[in-house]
Amino acid sequence: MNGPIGYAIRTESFNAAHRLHSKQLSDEENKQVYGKCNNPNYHGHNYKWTVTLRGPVDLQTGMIYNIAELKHAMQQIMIDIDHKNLDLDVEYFYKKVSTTENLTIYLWESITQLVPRELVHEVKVEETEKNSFVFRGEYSSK
Ligand SMILES: Nc1nc2c(c(=O)[nH]1)N=C([C@H](O)[C@H](O)COP(=O)(O)OP(=O)(O)OP(=O)(O)O)CN2
Ligand SMILES: [Zn+2]
Repeated sequence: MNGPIGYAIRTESFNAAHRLHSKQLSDEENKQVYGKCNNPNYHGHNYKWTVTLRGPVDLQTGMIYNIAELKHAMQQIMIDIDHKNLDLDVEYFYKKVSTTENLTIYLWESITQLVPRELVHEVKVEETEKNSFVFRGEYSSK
């Protein structure tokens, strides 16, 4: 039977330090590419992240997914990153540059392990008031 498809959206906040620095580039190239964000002594952000679930609104419960469970999942993920240095404390970033693009993918990979994958529509991270990044689980074939 056809039924309504809805979106459930939850936002959480955390803060973390990082430095944009690629091990595949020389120090000079890193300075050129990342500018002030390559500062060896790191810098910090108050990040906001939003998970959007998309799915059928269950006829019995009236919910797509209990947002309290989404909240718990997001809080569990934040234990590893809140008040942390992403580059030093989070193993995922030992090999990946801690751009917000990569952070968004990290959060996507984390949330899809805790919430049914088929419901996760989008992860958005706001690094500053002006800069935000979105990942929807899409991969190019190249
Ligand atoms: N594609 C990306 N570009 C940049 C990223 C990133 O994650 N992905 N990150 C940075 C820096 O880490 C930093 O977060 C940017 O800070 P800043 O330029 O200060 O941020 P704003 O534009 O919001 O601040 P202004 O007020 O305009 O100075 C850089 N690039
Ligand atoms: Zn930054």
